[in-house]
Amino acid sequence: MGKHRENTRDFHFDWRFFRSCYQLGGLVYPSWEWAALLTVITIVTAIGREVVNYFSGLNLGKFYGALVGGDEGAFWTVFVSSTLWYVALCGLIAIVQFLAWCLYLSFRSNSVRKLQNLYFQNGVFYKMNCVDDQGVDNPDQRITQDVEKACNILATKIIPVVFLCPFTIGWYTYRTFTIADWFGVVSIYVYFILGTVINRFLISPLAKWSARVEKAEGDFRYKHVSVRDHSEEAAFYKAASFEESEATRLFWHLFRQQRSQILVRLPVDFFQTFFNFFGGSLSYAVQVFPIFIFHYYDDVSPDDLPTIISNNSFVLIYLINSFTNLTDLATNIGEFAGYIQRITEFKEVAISHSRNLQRDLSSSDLLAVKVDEKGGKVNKGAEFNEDDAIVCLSGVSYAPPTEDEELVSELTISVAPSHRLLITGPSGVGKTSLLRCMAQLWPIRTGSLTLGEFPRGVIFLPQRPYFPVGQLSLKQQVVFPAHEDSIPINEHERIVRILASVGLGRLLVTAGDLIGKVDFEWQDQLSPGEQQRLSLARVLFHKPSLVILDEATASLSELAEKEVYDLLTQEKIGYLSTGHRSSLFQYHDQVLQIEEKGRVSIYPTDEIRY
Ligand SMILES: Nc1ncnc2c1ncn2[C@@H]1O[C@H](COP(=O)(O)OP(=O)(O)OP(=O)(O)O)[C@@H](O)[C@H]1O
Repeated sequence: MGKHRENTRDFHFDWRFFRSCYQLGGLVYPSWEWAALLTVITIVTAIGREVVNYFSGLNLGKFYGALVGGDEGAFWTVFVSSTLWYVALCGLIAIVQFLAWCLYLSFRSNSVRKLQNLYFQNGVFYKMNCVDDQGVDNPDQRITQDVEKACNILATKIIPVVFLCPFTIGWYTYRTFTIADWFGVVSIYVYFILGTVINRFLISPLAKWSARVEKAEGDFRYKHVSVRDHSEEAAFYKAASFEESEATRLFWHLFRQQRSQILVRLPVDFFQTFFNFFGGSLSYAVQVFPIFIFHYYDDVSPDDLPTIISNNSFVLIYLINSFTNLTDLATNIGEFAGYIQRITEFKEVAISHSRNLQRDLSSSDLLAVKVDEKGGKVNKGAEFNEDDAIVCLSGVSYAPPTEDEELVSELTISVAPSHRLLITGPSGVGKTSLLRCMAQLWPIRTGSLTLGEFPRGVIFLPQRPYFPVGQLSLKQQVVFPAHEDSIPINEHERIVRILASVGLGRLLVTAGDLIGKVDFEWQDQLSPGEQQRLSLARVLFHKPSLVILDEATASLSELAEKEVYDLLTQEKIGYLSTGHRSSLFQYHDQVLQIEEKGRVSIYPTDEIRY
């Protein structure tokens, strides 16, 4: 099963970036809480840092004055006071950085929690990974890495600079005005506007390339994760050379994307450095206005002039610096644009999937809806006319969600509890697909599909056994999908008995005990047959009213298969199975045989001659 549409888009530094910024705001500031509070504290502390910086900067002029005037006493006084100012300044710089990292943590936690909530809501993760990704490549990477990078840039680079700018630019503009009049102010502003326009064009391709690099990173990493998960299969196939060439192909793709990204960064880096260095010259060049044009300092003594020029150039360079801090953000903002557009695209697609799935689910909650000519309905807990039917399909047609051609059309069948149904037929005809419809993972096209009232619930055992990673305890794997903490200690004895009954008592030795974490992953450790038996242990633990087994005993011997069905009968767990083996007929009463082109036949097993 795989995604059936891939419509990956490129991102640019355009209006969508600003829309994404707005959406990111909703993610990082879900309400008035830590993130908002920390932002205010960071900005206030950063303003404090700038005030201290201003006063410590004025000490340079005092040094000039004391040195040029030969006043040793004044020199030492300035030395002590400037040292104290610098201690305060360094303290504040460290505190601002610390606060910015705290802000990063709260942004990341807000965004990850929200995105994960969307991802795991209403089966969005299934829809995105298995049915239609709507262009969302590597959703896992978007939650784990893209969010990390975007929050890092936002909290540690953008916020401490951007929010501070109005204050520093306002104050130093005023000070520049007092020194060099409007001419000085206008020259610096023109310089900044020119820089912004040039940057606007230079950073535009960065958004596109950083998003492409992220996608290539995700594909490359996924290759290695998949080799890690399927090492044994690859080793049996002696596929090392194939895997190496595939991993290398993906790496070269990533390499080419990164090479383009660094090429795009080259002019940005050149321009930024030039803008910074030239700002230094400009801070002296602007003093042409007070000194040569307006002759403000003609009456000032030559001893005082160096102090004035030094103080002036400090003020001017600071105004220029406030602007260059903004233009310095260009590379960061270019990359940030790529990351946040990947994140918001994920969010939009997740919300749209979630809404559609929610709509399907709520319409399926209607009771006793029967045949619907146009759209199919899956009814849960409905009351049947058919006495005690556990599953009732009436005129059901279904197909993979992204395909037009129906697998089966107009299927009508009603299964009573006493009739244990076996769905059989050649590979690929749509047996598992019918279970997907019953589990509401796929919608049905027409008809009505009704699952009966199950006091102890229904469990679906998928074809491929699943054991969540995280080196979880044996108890957790048995009680999954419940959390082990919710299962009381007095259940431990029963779990041990169940493990023994499915022939897995030795796992207690492998794991060390029932509740401790292990130092391996269960999926790597167990044979396919053991995996199926451990999945069955889950069923025995939860004791549902009905278990739906999708080829769940295919890796077991016929004897072990018999033991499984005997245990289910003993525990009074109703079952419905899919499978190919003829040995399965004896444990079922009714057969639904699906053939090529969706032809179906329904017959009791006692018509079969073994
Ligand atoms: N997500 C999907 N999107 C599109 N087509 C799919 C998807 N999942 C399965 N299919 C297709 O639907 C058809 C039926 O698949 P299904 O898994 O139901 O087969 P099956 O009868 O259970 O086969 P087997 O006995 O091999 O398990 C196959 O042709 C398969 O390729």
